[in-house]
Amino acid sequence: MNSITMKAYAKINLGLDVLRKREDGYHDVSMIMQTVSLYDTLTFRKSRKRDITLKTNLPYLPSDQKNIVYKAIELFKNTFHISEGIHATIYKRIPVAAGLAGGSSDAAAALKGLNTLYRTGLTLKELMELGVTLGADVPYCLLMGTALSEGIGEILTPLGPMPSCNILLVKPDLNVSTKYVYENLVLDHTVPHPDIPSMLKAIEHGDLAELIVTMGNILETVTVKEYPVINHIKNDMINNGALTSLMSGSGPTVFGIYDNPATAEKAYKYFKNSSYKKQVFLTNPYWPDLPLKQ
Ligand SMILES: C[C@](O)(CO)[C@H](O)COP(=O)(O)OP(=O)(O)OC[C@H]1O[C@@H](n2ccc(N)nc2=O)[C@H](O)[C@@H]1O
Ligand SMILES: Nc1ncnc2c1ncn2[C@@H]1O[C@H](COP(=O)(O)OP(=O)(O)OP(=O)(O)O)[C@@H](O)[C@H]1O
Repeated sequence: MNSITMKAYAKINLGLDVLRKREDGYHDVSMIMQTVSLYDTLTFRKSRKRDITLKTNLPYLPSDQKNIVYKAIELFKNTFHISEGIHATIYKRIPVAAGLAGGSSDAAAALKGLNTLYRTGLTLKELMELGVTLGADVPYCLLMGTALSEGIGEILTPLGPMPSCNILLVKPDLNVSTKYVYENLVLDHTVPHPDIPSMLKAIEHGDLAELIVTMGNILETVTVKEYPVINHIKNDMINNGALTSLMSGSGPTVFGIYDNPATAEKAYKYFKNSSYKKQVFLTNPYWPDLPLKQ
């Protein structure tokens, strides 16, 4: 085998709570994650040259060491002392700096793909241990599906599955830095924490109505204050039939949950005709066919 093609799926946070700031600057979190059906496509090819080369369809995305896929390939090559070069292509559909873990998912696809291409036999746990050195969301992007994410994001418990529904994604035209959002989060008694234990129960019951009333994202307290347009989109989604609507991750993407495909399609068309048109996606919850070897 000389090359491999991988799909890298986006995630949303059905629930996101931050418990405390740690000594190392990171935060302990308690999050409920869900993979959605929007994906980037990546190809990895062995090359005779010794270096790593990258090509993407987005001119503004770095194609050097700054790209997280470059970092993932470098990490893999160093771990297994691979001297041969690797050429990667990335076709991005997941909006960048959106709160959808696009970069983290690309990095996870790189580690998973190279593990298959070079037959290095790393288990899911070993891939996750490598992955967390690239970013806190990378271990989850290796696991995928419905999951509870704790620690900084590396302690994962598979859940679910979440009840079936349609998920509409709308990204306003602004880029949000995850680091900025965490650094500006105030964790005092005035900040309402989402009820993650109740969400876990709702998922266990397979009850969408019970789930949607418990969903929440504490990072909205930072990002929405800075960008009120996020609240406008949330309200617009509710007015267009969403059962609930929330910001994903550190933002700015807003997602809406729909239990009726016709209503979801109508809302999709509404947003497609708005100023956000290029950054509107109608998706579903997604689960990998074959989980990786544990
Ligand atoms: C917001 C989320 O996307 C929700 O899933 C994640 O918590 C962030 O995951 P990520 O983007 O993979 O995060 P990283 O690339 O590792 O970190 C970016 C920055 O976010 C902050 N960060 C991230 C994760 C975490 N548990 N605590 C943090 O404080 C740190 O300041 C870090 O410098
Ligand atoms: N392969 C990649 N895809 C997307 N962004 C990348 C990639 N490599 C590097 N980046 C850079 O990483 C930054 C964050 O992009 P990304 O799309 O991963 O954010 P995100 O969706 O907010 O992630 P998260 O939800 O994990 O916080 C951007 O500034 C982008 O330039």
